[in-house]
Amino acid sequence: MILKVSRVKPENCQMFAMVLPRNKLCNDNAMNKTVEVHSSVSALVQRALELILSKAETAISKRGQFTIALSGGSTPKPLYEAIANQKLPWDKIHVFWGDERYVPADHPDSNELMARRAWLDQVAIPQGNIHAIPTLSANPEVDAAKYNQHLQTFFNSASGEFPALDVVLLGMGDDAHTASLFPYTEALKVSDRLVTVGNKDDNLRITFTYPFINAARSVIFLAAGANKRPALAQIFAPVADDFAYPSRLIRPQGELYWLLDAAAGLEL
Ligand SMILES: O=C(O)[C@H](O)[C@@H](O)[C@H](O)[C@H](O)COP(=O)(O)O
Repeated sequence: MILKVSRVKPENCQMFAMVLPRNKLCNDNAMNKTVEVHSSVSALVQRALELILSKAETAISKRGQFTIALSGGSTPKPLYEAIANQKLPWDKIHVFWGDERYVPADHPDSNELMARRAWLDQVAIPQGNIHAIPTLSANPEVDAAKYNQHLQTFFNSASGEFPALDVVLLGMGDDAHTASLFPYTEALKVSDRLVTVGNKDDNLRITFTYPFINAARSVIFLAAGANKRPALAQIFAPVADDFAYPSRLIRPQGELYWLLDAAAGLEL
């Protein structure tokens, strides 16, 4: 069950704020933002599934393929399991990751491992369509550059260009980080490439940069749990520090969806 929906476009953002002065969902910089509050995590997952299936159908009929970047975290796992139960043209679906912990692909912390177990190992997707983040060179800078190059080759894009993924799926931590863009870290300043090195408490990671995420046709955030409320209040505030709350940097050229459960979103 959906409990609340807010749609904000830049031109009516001002009006929206006047009609609902206490509503903090109006972010002047959002291009085309929809915030939905769902009654439960399973309702949120069902909605994310519907959105992804619809974006995949459109992308495949228009461009012959669907490109999606995955996130880690616990919320997307049932979504990946639900996608695995669909009958889809797997050979036309290309899977990337928005970020990865700097561990081998068989490590329990690996975002790739979670998605392979929940989804990719369960379906007949060609291995060549699985574009995992490399983590084995012992130098995250080298692996970030490799993934950057891999993406440029896949999208046939030049250095400095930001190609559009069809969907970038994102989680958000209770510190407002997304992908591996953590508060007050150097990765937040990187805007000249697709991929860089992220840093969580001195543990290095690999992450999409915010301009690459912002180039996507659709960005879908999944956020569940009452612990996300303070961060969400800052992310949706008209004015706050983007460096303190990195999810604020996500202002895609395409559509932005925030899918929240009631615990995260009802009091916003
Ligand atoms: O690598 C990480 O630090 C986590 O994977 C993180 O980025 C995650 O996506 C969010 O913290 C949301 O996690 P939940 O879905 O478990 O709330």
